[in-house]
Amino acid sequence: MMAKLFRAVIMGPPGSGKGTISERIAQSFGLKHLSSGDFLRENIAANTEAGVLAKTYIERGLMVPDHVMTRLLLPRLEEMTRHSWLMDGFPCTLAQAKALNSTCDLDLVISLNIPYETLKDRLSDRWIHLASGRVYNMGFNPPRVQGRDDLSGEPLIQHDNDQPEALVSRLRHYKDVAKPVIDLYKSKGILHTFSGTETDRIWPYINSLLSTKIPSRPETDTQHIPLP
Ligand SMILES: Nc1nc2c(ncn2[C@@H]2O[C@H](COP(=O)(O)OP(=O)(O)OP(=O)(O)O)[C@@H](O)[C@H]2O)c(=O)[nH]1
Ligand SMILES: Nc1ncnc2c1ncn2[C@H]1C[C@H](O)[C@@H](COP(=O)(O)OP(=O)(O)O)O1
Repeated sequence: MMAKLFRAVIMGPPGSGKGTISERIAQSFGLKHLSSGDFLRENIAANTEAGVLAKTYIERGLMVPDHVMTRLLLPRLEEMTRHSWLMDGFPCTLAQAKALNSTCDLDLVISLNIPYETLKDRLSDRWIHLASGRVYNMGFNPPRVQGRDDLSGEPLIQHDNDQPEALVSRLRHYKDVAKPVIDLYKSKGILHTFSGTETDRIWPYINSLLSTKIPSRPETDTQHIPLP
């Protein structure tokens, strides 16, 4: 009999640690970590129609329109019939959440609730490897060589919109668009919210929640993760 797959979404404001926590979940539970930012970067690099369109928004620091995001992501999710996954960065808006809903049933949504001061400190200290999207923080997870990506050795950059001046409006925007999405998942009974200032302190709670839902062993390419 085919084992049931596990599908989860992680939400939170910019800098809340979605990427960092997703990596830990992927490693501990063998879920595939899917990221909207990675899908966008892949499509931009491959010059797909959606990628070319998305690029024009991202270059201007804008959110990519819902219809472009759903056209790009939903077919990829539909293909994932053999893997449990955790999606980071999608859905961002109610329209995206409704579109996702029509494609698959989510088992769980993690929402990160992190104070503004913490986000500001983290993001002003965030360094990014543009080509891969790998992130570093000079205090929390510094690169092995200062200013260089651990894998490629290429230079790291900082985003202007990670600086405090841009952060206030990004956070306001996140709150406005995320609220109805959070309400939707709350009403479905699948929302779990975690609050705190340090990823290392939040992680044990997420770990223990997921341990009740998924066995903690890595998934191989051909296995499904059965639910207990
Ligand atoms: N000081 C500190 N930095 C952290 C902690 N957790 C994550 N970070 C860093 O904070 C920054 C933001 O974390 P990400 O995992 O990129 O957050 P995100 O929610 O994916 O951010 P977006 O991609 O902008 O939506 C990165 O530079 C991380 O290395 C923490 O507990 N303490
Ligand atoms: N679900 C979504 N809807 C609309 N735009 C999105 C999106 N997910 C990502 N984007 C856009 C906004 C970002 O400028 C860009 C890169 O995504 P990211 O790597 O998650 O970015 P960042 O860490 O800069 O927030 O893509």
